[in-house]
Amino acid sequence: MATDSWALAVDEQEAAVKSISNLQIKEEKVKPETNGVIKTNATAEKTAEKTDEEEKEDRAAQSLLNKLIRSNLVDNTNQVEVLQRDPKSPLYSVKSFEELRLKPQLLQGVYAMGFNRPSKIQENALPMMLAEPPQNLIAQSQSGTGKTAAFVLAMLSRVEPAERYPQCLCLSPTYELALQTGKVIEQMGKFHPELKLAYAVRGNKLERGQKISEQIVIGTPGTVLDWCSKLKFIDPKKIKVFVLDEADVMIATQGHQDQSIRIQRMLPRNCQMLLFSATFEDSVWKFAQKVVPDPNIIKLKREEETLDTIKQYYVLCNNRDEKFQALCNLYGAITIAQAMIFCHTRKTASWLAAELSKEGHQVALLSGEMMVEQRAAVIERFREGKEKVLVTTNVCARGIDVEQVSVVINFDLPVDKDGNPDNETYLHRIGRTGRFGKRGLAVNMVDSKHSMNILNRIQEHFNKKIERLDTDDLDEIEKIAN
Ligand SMILES: Nc1ncnc2c1ncn2[C@@H]1O[C@H](COP(=O)(O)OP(=O)(O)OP(=O)(O)O)[C@@H](O)[C@H]1O
Repeated sequence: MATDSWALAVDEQEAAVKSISNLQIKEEKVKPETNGVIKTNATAEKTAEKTDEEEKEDRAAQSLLNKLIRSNLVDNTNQVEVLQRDPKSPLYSVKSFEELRLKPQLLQGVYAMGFNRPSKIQENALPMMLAEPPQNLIAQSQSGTGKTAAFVLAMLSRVEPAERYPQCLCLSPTYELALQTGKVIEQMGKFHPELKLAYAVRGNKLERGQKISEQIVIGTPGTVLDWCSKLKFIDPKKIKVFVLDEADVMIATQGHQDQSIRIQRMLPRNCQMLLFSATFEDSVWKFAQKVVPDPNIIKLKREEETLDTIKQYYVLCNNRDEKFQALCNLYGAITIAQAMIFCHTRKTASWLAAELSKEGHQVALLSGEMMVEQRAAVIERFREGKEKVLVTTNVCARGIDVEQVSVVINFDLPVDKDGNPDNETYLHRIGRTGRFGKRGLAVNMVDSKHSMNILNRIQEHFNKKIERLDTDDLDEIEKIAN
């Protein structure tokens, strides 16, 4: 492909971006509450020179990205762990939505969304959330397992549509994430036309002294706190269900933890408190216990990643150009399937994508300077198989699940900020290629004594041999492709 076809491919990617950009609702009025979640072109330019390792990971952006690209439940074969507040009470689980005795309009909404049966976490969480008297819940499971759908269903079944005041309050870490949850509420509640939703996000200015009539309020902690206390748009004493979503993302933002706790303190004792998180590190757990008294606890462990079903190789080179040449030699073999190529910096990723394009290969580039919606569009195209190869950086691709990828190339080995091997990232990048019984292939490019040392330490860490591959030997390449 010549340089202009590279430009054409970029144009095509940008066109795809425009078609999905429906996040602009009320944009003239509402600005994101946290900086840097959606990057403007100006800030993108300023940070373009930074390496991704220098850049702070933005959990809210990752979470939004996952939501934008996801269309299905994430597979998980682990057992759900349930810890009941009262261990003597019977443990209910449901295999169908009918068993929940939902209001007919709500059941209709669930089916209209294409849900046939509850997801794994919903099987246990829904009966608990809908029980009488209401019970509190802390639930943890990875992104995409059905948590949002579950708490939206709980809010919608408890709300009294005829009453015109806020009854359910949901906290989200950012404006964009609030909007995504809002969409689920609107979809699931669409057969309840009298049900209304308000967004408590910065920039959504109401007149002083006004009381809001919407039954469900979803917003970011700072604005919700203002609306409940200083501005008194909401009477917190009338809230029946309080949801704190994405607790792990929430506490990563300064101030959100305190604001959330202050809101929670204003709610009545009998208000149902629900907290959700994709991860459960100590800090999240401590926060959860402060916000949710007497909870039931549900956990669904992440599907384990393993290197057992992966063939791992390394290629010895002397410099970047040799690495590129080796990659070109391998190209035919790796593009039998879909491949992801990881680089250390944005600069290398852009260079590599452009060089591969010059060689006539059609590749997609996923880079940190793109806006979240642009990134989502690139991944979407890759998932659809429009491009077979995705070049990216580590930070940018963290947490992205593209199931059909079975080849991973580490153009640069993953290292942490001190230059030591980043074993966790290595496993996470490569482990996913061999999921669901599939065989995966990983090729590591080594171009110095230092990177050989990193590779050796990775081998030792996992106690798994990484074999040498000679990319000039066609028979060897043939071997890895089969
Ligand atoms: N019971 C179900 N049957 C089929 N699809 C479902 C079901 N529940 C949820 N989904 C779909 O699965 C996807 C993931 O669900 P959901 O967003 O609720 O997960 P989540 O755990 O909240 O993820 P996140 O942590 O990113 O918010 C969505 O596309 C949703 O519409």
